[in-house]
Amino acid sequence: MSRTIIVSNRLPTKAHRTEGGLDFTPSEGGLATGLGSIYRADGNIWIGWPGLVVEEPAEQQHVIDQLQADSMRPVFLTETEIRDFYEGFSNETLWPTFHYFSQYAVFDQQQWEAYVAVNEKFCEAVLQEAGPEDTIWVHDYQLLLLPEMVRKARPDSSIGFFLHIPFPSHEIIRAMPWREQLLKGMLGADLIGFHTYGYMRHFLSAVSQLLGYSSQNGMIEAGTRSVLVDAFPMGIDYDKYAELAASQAAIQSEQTYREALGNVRVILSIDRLDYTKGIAQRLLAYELMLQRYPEWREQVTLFMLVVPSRDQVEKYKELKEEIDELVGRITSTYRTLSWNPVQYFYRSFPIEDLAGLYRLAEVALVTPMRDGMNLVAKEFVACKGDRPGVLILSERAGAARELSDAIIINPSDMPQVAEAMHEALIMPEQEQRQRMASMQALVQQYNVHHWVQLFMDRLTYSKIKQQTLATTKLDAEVLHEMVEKYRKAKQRLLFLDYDGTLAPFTKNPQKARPDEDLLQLLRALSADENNRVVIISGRDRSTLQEWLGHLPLDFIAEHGVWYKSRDEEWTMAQALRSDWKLEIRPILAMHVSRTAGSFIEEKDYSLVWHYRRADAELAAVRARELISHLNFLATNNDLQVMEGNKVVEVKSTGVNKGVAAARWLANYPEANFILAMGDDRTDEDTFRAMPEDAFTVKVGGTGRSLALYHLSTTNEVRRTLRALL
Ligand SMILES: O=P(O)(O)OC[C@H]1O[C@H](O[C@H]2O[C@H](CO)[C@@H](O)[C@H](O)[C@H]2O)[C@H](O)[C@@H](O)[C@@H]1O
Ligand SMILES: O=c1ccn([C@@H]2O[C@H](COP(=O)(O)OP(=O)(O)O)[C@@H](O)[C@H]2O)c(=O)[nH]1
Ligand SMILES: [Mg+2]
Repeated sequence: MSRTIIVSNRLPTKAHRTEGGLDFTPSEGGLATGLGSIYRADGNIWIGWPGLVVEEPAEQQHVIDQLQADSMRPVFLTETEIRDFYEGFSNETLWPTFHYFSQYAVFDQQQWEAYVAVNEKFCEAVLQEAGPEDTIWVHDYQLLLLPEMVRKARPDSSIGFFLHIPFPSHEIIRAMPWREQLLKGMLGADLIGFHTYGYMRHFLSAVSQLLGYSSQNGMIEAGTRSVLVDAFPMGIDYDKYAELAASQAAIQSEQTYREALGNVRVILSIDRLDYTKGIAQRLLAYELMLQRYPEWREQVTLFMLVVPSRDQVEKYKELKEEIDELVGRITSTYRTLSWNPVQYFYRSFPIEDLAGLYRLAEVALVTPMRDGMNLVAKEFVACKGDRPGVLILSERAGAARELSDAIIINPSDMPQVAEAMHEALIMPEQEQRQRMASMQALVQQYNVHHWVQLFMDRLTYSKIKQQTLATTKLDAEVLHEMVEKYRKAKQRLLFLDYDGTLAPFTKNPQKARPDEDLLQLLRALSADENNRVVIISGRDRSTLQEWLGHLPLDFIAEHGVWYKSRDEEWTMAQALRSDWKLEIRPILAMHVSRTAGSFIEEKDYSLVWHYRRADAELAAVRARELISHLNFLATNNDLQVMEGNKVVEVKSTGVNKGVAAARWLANYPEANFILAMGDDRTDEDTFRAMPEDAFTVKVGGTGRSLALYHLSTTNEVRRTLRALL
């Protein structure tokens, strides 16, 4: 049976040293709490670090035994590894960078090397545990290199990767050394998931601009593999929290807090100690609220739970001091003998107490500067049951993309946050209930089970998609079958692309004239009265006319703008506009001036930027920039941006070789031998339009295509066509 092997830096259980030996408790943090309750099914296991340095072999064995009983497999990290891999590269380089705190990021070669080495250590553990049938699901930023490492050892395995933190703009990513290695590490997976479409878009543009890989519908062409990317906003175990909140333990805990706090309104704040969570800014906003609305003094308290986290990292130590100071200042300024403006706890609470607090609080204040998702917001909603309550949520938490019935704020706008607190405290109960109910419906439906299911379904889809893109070599056996079918057929259609298929590429496209050998071949093919030979090309019609017009061929030019039947004149398939050229031409011209050797080709209804002659590396980057710029303009102008072999082409939507080929096919319902050959992206549209029994042949490249077969060179194409004669 196939299992899922979950791999993350931290296990959902952590070991502690106590006087009596080792103790085991649940881990904090969204990844562990979110997935912790469901991975155990179906023989799945979880591989990760147990949160403590354990070096003594007997003690390690004890940890292994304890965790094994709960389907976990520990990876032990040494003190040095914790310093350089966990506190170092993971939390002083990647964490700040990915959360837009680049000014905090440390770039240290030794830490990078530790990161590589620990990822390898995890890889060994995975290879020991996972069988060939198992699905491997890697989690989060501490293990960005792991998918590629596992892929190298197990090329066919099914590997998913999910990033729990934001993926920032490529401008931020490009500032990092090792950026290519990190991106390629992730691309070892078959599916890469993010919490939001925003993060996903950033990833696609980073991969495009930094590695030169293009994508379509979330499928990245990463060298010889394709990798699917998608957004999966993580949910929580809704029923677990709802039930917990209704339990005696939670009700009891709520009562205890209520009695201790007296009759004040409670604003709740829960996070790990982290500068991304905006804890200090939140305190300042609360202070501002008390200044602006003195009527709330002695009427409200901020119940602030800060869970210790990464406390050996310098920036976290500094933050702890800052928070202590702020709490001290606010308390000493505003407190009275019977009232505390802030109830501040620096420790972690058992889950029943958290549920009690979620029940108790009138307002939850979740105001991170950046947060991948933020599960606390969702837990608050799930625990509220049919009682009122208001969520104030930062627009920079992933959760804000879903919880639009919260009061959404900009966490840097202190006055806005202060006003939001006031607004929440005076919000009519009816409105609170309405907003809460609609958020509950969402959090309940998109729960963590749903999340896992969606991810796994997409992983399966990615595998299937990869299969359909695999082609087989057009070898002697296939050729034999092809020739047989050709001989028997009475009506044959041959769709032949020109550049890269019939003729090899030249530095200057005007030099790719057909040679005598090719002309002879086409003459012979079209001489057979059972054949219609269609040159289906992106080239302009006058060039095709000049080079091949004297032969009895059919033509589809400019990817389908123009048609010509053997004995007829050129006609246009549909009315098109070209006035958009005025706007687009200067953009291409600017790219020409920035990229030596590139040039513009102008056709009747399209503009093309050619970069074959430019410096390959520079041009690849420029091409990505141009595509992203053009795509931005294209949608509003009914234009499409097509990528060919070392060309970027802009033309009207609705024009492509697939539409053109389909139109042609409709004219020949009797055709019983159909062949389509092509080499680039635009030929994929032709392949897609072909009936199932057609011979479709991709020429060159990695051989990955919608076509059934592949050939390597234009010479092989000609040899194949000659074999038919
Ligand atoms: O393992 P730690 O260093 O103690 O840190 C705890 C975890 O924090 C991060 O959680 C993230 O995942 C949540 C669920 O997807 C998400 O809601 C939140 O926004 C993220 O910050 C981190 O990503 C985990 O790897 C850590 O284990
Ligand atoms: O004392 C505590 C306080 C919080 N949490 C949990 O820690 C998680 C925090 O996840 P979130 O996604 O909000 O942020 P992260 O810490 O992962 O960045 C939530 O499930 C909380 O219930 C916990 O286990 N113990
Ligand atoms: Mg071509």
